[in-house]
Amino acid sequence: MIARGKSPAELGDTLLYLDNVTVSFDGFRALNALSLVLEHGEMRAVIGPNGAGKTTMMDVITGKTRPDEGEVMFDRTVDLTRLDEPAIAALGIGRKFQKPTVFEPHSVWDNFLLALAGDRRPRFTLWARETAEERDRIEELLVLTRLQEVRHHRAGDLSHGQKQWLEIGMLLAQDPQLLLVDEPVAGMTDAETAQTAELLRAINRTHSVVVVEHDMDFVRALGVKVTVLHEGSVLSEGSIDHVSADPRVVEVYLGR
Ligand SMILES: Nc1ncnc2c1ncn2[C@@H]1O[C@H](COP(=O)(O)OP(=O)(O)OP(=O)(O)O)[C@@H](O)[C@H]1O
Repeated sequence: MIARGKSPAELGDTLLYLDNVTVSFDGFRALNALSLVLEHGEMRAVIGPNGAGKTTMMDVITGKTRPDEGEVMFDRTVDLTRLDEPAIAALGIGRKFQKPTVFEPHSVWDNFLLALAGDRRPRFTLWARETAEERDRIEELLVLTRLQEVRHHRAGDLSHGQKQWLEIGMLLAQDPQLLLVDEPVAGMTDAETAQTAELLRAINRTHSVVVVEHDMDFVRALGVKVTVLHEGSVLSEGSIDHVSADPRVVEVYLGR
């Protein structure tokens, strides 16, 4: 079955689609016939009340959870339900979890270097000099994440917001086609939240992104299409103004 009745030709620009995906835990449907289509180059914001299925959706895309039913296709031809987590990561789907997990004893620079090496374990890489190409790439990442001033600081000494930007930059170092970002602004100040929206918009110039978030000011600042999940299905989809005005969204989410 093809997502939302689209023919394969119409899926030409589709990077990811979930069609009729159901995930049950002991009979409880965390995802219930969920369908979602993401275009190449798109950034999508996913919102919804606690328990709506947002994390489960990310788990299905990354291969952590297998759907009971439905299709999950990447780049039109790759059936993600047949692959395990490392294979999906190797395809170019990178995930940033809510809590930052940087190498705290190492500098910001070395964290980027380790990420570029594609190896998340500190190892001999740090004893070897980086190549000129790696240096250029790290400089770019420092500018993008606004961490130039703290390049030599221990990652463990960064603010919460800076740690999140570092980890997003580390994910980018591996140049994924699609970035999945889970609640990036939880615990951030308003200024950090605004900067994170700018960072994701900059990243979206060259990468596709799915971002799950509860912070509506942040979602508004992203300025992208929003999908509202509720009880494992899409309740509403469209611009932030469209979904905010949808009485069903107000009832189950915004009006709480
Ligand atoms: N491994 C599991 N075993 C049993 N139930 C689960 C499991 N994972 C998720 N659930 C249930 O599935 C439902 C959807 O959970 P999920 O974490 O996907 O929601 P969410 O939208 O991410 O919520 P939140 O905003 O709180 O993170 C919840 O009711 C949750 O309790």
